[in-house]
Amino acid sequence: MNSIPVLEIFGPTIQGEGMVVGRKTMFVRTAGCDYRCSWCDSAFTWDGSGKADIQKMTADEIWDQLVAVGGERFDHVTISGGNPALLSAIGELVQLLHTKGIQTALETQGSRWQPWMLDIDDLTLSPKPPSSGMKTNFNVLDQIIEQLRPQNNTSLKVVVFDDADFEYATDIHSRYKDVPFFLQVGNDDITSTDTVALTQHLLGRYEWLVDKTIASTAMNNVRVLPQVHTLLWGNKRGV
Ligand SMILES: C[S@@+](CC[C@H](N)C(=O)[O-])C[C@H]1O[C@@H](n2cnc3c(N)ncnc32)[C@H](O)[C@@H]1O
Ligand SMILES: Nc1nc2[nH]cc(C(=O)O)c2c(=O)[nH]1
Ligand code: SF4
Ligand SMILES: [Mg+2]
Repeated sequence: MNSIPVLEIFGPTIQGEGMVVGRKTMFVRTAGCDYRCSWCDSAFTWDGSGKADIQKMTADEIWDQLVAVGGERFDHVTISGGNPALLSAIGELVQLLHTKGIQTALETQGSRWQPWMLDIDDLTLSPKPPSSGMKTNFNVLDQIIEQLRPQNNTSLKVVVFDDADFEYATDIHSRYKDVPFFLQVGNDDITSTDTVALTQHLLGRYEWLVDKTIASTAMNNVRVLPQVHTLLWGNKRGV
């Protein structure tokens, strides 16, 4: 079995974002990313600061750890990162989870294709807007969405910080009209430890994003969401 670089395994918690928001789930967070988003709330997966915590684990070892942490209190596992789509070995984990009767979700930015994406139950593609400093390769994203289209397992989620990001989100939604589309509030204070103040601030940002969506003629068949876990637990890790 091939090994997977794992940074954290936690839960059960709720999926705080996107297409299955509120779903009780475990998280497996992999190390390494091909992007370097300016506002990444999980930069410890790629900036070197979490290096000592990386464990190379087989799918079997990840399963054992999921059970050690979550017991029998879960039937859904979300694989995030970093970018899990850098890792071909995730395919073995997805297969194993399905043999155990566990549903799977994936968080990725849509920069890399893996065949095992076809087997994911709830797949979120989150292309990055201008504020991230990253540039979307639309050839790659077009191909990923084309291959996933028959599966009906995919949604798009764009994080928005400013007007230029909202325009980018509008472009993504109009390019892939048939893919369920989510707008997500950007957290612009990823170091705050004052959860009450942060929550107040992010609810204000949520209202701004809702107002922009209400006013837009291009954003009708969309859903607008905050990061629910951040409203509950602030910038705490492992929740
Ligand atoms: C940490 S990323 C890991 C998965 C993958 N690399 C990706 O970006 O989709 C998981 C989700 O968190 C979002 N995210 C990261 N930093 C954020 C922030 N400061 N505010 C809101 N969402 C953020 C990303 O856009 C992505 O949708
Ligand atoms: N509760 C919770 N929901 C999440 N949805 C996406 C997350 C991620 O970091 O990928 C995340 C996370 O870290 N925690
Ligand atoms: S793609 Fe995801 S994990 Fe990578 S830097 Fe951007 S938000 Fe962070
Ligand atoms: Mg997160």
